[in-house]
Amino acid sequence: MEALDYHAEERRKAEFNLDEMKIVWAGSRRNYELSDRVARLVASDPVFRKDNRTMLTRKDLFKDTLRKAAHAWKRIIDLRLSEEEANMLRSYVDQPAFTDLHWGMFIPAIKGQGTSEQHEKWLPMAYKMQIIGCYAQTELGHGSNVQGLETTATFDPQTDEFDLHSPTLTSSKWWPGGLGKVSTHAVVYARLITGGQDHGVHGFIVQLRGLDDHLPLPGITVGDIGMKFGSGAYNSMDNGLLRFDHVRIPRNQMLMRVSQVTREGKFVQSDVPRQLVYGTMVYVRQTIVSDASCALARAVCIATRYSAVRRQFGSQNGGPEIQVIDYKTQQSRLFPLLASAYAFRFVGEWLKWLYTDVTQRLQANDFSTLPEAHACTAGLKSMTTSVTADAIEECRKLCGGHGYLSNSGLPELFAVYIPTCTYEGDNVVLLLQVARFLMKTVSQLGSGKKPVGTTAYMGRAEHLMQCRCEVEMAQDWLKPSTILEAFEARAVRMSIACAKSLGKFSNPEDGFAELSPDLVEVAIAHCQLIVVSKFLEKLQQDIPGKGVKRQLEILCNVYALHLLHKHLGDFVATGCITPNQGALANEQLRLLYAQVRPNAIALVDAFNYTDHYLGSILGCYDGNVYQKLYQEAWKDPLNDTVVPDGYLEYLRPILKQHIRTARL
Ligand SMILES: CCCCCCCCCCCCCCCCC/C=C/C(=O)SCCNC(=O)CCNC(=O)[C@H](O)C(C)(C)COP(=O)(O)OP(=O)(O)OC[C@H]1O[C@@H](n2cnc3c(N)ncnc32)[C@H](O)[C@@H]1OP(=O)(O)O
Ligand SMILES: Cc1cc2nc3c(=O)[nH]c(=O)nc-3n(C[C@H](O)[C@H](O)[C@H](O)COP(=O)(O)OP(=O)(O)OC[C@H]3O[C@@H](n4cnc5c(N)ncnc54)[C@H](O)[C@@H]3O)c2cc1C
Repeated sequence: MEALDYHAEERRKAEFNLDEMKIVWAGSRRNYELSDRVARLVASDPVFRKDNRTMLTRKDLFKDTLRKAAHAWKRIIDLRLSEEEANMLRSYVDQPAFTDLHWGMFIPAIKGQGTSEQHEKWLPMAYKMQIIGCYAQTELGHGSNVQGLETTATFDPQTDEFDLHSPTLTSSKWWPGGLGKVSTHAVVYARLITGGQDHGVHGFIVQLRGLDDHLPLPGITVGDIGMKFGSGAYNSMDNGLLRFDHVRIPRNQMLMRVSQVTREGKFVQSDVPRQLVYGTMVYVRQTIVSDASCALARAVCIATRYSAVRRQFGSQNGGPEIQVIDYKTQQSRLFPLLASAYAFRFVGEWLKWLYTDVTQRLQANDFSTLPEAHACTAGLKSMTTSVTADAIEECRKLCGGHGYLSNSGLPELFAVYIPTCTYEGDNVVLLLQVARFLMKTVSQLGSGKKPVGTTAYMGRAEHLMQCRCEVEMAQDWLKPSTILEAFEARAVRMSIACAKSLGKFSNPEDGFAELSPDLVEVAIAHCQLIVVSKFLEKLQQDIPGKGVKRQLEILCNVYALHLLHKHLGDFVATGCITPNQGALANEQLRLLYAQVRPNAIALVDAFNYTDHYLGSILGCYDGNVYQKLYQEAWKDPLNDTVVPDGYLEYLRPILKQHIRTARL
């Protein structure tokens, strides 16, 4: 007998070819097929079960993580999975683990900052997981201010070694994932000191634990920093603390692509910019943008499917009540998030291209695009994670009371996701980096240096400063050039206004500090423009499949116009549009929501998430929400007994006392 599909009617309403949309979402047919196969592999494996995760104690959760990581590694070896498939498998296992840092930061740090000899020595061991590494940069006293780190690595020419030391309490390494209980090695960031001179922060490969007994090596104190936000969630990760008491490592364990220390202790700075020491962060920030689209898509998939099942009010003549997805308020909260998931997917694709391009240039000693790559990764990481974190919480509210249940999947998704706003760079700190880059670009406008890449629009500042939006009717807002020009004009006008205000300060740094809240807004406007423009560029491509391109055009317009509506103050205050044109944009937005509505379920089906990965009763594919909620409630350990533990000690005496009091 065929299983019931509560969404069948919704699925029939779709006006586009779902299979083709799945391919667009995955990036290519090949990606789709790989990802689909790996997702099913994980979903069907009982070791990767995760429905009881939030009930586990920290110790049990951690052991479960080790078990899953070991099993994943076995599957990767047995099935001879490629690096790409292995990464997919780990992400579908969906449990933060030391392996994220080993593959995601330790190996990339060695690859990006090590010499070819260092690659030859360390990478084969790391690829085979004969050593496991983490990325130990942040300290108790400093995270954002990397130049303020205190751990020292002092060169001793007598022994040809570095002496690693934690001189203060605040110099203790604090937060690195995988450090607390697992890593045998770390790339440690410390101040390099030679001949009494401080050369700033550099990376060093340091062994932390014995490869036979896993005990900390002499001079090393290491442990876990304790429970974090939420149940389950990021508590599967052993974020750690680490102190060095004059630990000795050989000279060749300093990562020496950017600078070198010779046998005599001479510090040599190569032609490579020192910012390359920060290269791993650029790499990870880029991956975080793609991950944001996945997390957002996941929350939106849950909220959309549940909104189509849930009914409240409006029954007529005993008929069914209204599906909550049909309420305009629900649509105006949900559909922009759906559109944002697609928007972040496409900007993530583009950012991956940008990162690959900058990496190839760096290999050829062309460092010209590094500042832009830094600004784009920093800004987009910041913008997409902040939006996604807020969106997950909004999706929880969109699911009403049931969204607050752990088995909706949303509380844990929120708890696991929100630190992305902090790690790999606090989002405000990163936006200020973007603002610096923009202010520098504006200051060079008169110099004849033509802005390129994502700031090319600033080269048309003269036009953008005085252009007038030509929208007269709501449908005029559907013209891509109209949308793009409005976003460009707003970004350039906000940038130039801030640059002018900065010019009033005698000390530019004082001005930057004073105006930093405005500068953050400027950076956000610029990042929103990037996302809108990359979505529009995507639509220039040949996109096959009945109705697929049309749906993407609708989503792109929803994305742009909801931002315009949300930031109307900026657009009107800078004179880019009139209040009436703002009202027309809102009118058009309502019409667009009506066009999204029949396609909503199919648009989230296109993410191709398995029920295992979604981990949500409210978001399950068949929509059989109530029966599953009811069954699940009985599985809670509190329901193992009819009368709860503690009744005799604590409840009964109160109840009896109540009876005695009543009798008095
Ligand atoms: C091999 C296979 C791989 C498989 C992959 C496996 C898949 C796994 C997926 C990946 C999963 C990853 C795991 C996710 C878990 C992450 C856990 C978290 C980890 C961490 O948090 S690590 C620690 C991160 N820390 C930070 O981000 C600190 C933030 N602070 C900074 O970045 C900097 O200090 C700063 C940018 C805020 C300021 O730096 P500083 O004071 O030194 O610099 P200035 O302001 O003076 O700027 C000097 C100039 O340098 C430029 N700059 C700064 N940063 C960079 C950079 N990164 N790149 C290029 N250029 C940079 C500035 O713009 C300045 O330029 P100017 O021209 O002089 O103005
Ligand atoms: C779950 C998790 C995992 C992590 N994993 C790792 C890891 O594997 N390896 C590692 O090395 N680190 C790791 N970290 C550390 C992380 O990178 C830092 O916490 C992060 O970079 C933020 O730095 P901070 O904690 O010093 O924040 P702070 O800089 O102290 O931020 C506190 C507040 O000050 C504000 N602020 C700071 N500077 C400025 C400024 N210049 N202007 C305006 N406002 C400012 C911030 O916006 C924020 O509101 C992890 C952190 C978390 C939460």
